[in-house]
Amino acid sequence: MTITITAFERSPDGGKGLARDTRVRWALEEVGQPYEVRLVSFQAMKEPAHLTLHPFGQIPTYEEGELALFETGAIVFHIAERHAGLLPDEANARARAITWIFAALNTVEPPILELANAKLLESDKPWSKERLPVVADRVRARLDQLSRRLDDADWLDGGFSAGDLMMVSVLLRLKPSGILDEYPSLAAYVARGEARPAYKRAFAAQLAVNTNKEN
Ligand SMILES: N[C@@H](CCC(=O)N[C@@H](CSCc1ccc([N+](=O)[O-])cc1)C(=O)NCC(=O)O)C(=O)O
Repeated sequence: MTITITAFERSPDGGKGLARDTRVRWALEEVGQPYEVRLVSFQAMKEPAHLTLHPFGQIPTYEEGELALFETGAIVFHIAERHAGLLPDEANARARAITWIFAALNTVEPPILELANAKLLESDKPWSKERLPVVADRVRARLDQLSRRLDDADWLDGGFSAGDLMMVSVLLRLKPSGILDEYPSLAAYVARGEARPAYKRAFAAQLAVNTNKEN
């Protein structure tokens, strides 16, 4: 059955891979599943047709026959469960890889999003200068812990998994801040993810959407 995902008609970052459809594209490329993309405008995302798919009016969504999903964690897990290549076969290793999906989204991503939003939405507030370093240090605290756990390994737990795909995707959001470069082992970990042929195909596909728009 055809897989269809939704993505920004025009991504605010100009297609630099920060929009979350990139994670789903990456997962589909890793397991070799072809997919279609329905591009949606900011306005269309808030209209009934899309809200039926995504109650919060966001992208990405995932459709396959009767199934419609939202939330990149759920979509990546669904893909990883049904196609080989993103989760180990051994039960305990599989459970640990799934743990890292949740850790990426629930523990590492929140302070990173708080920093991004603080910069984007609070820079004009009188208390912004005082608050920003506090928020940035919360990110550093998590990166300290993560880099200690990763140590000199290539991936978080054995071979590359959906847990690494999600963790690298979350850390990529930090690149513009420069904080990732303070942790060379994590910067190298992210670079290993970006060097994967599947990631390159996913990145190029979402960039092409935005590049074509500018032509
Ligand atoms: N928890 C959801 C979050 C989905 C989400 O945040 N979607 C964003 C796009 S990816 C987040 C994003 C957007 C833009 C950039 N950028 O740098 O341009 C980076 C990330 C969205 O639809 N935003 C529009 C809205 O909420 O109205 C998930 O993981 O799927």
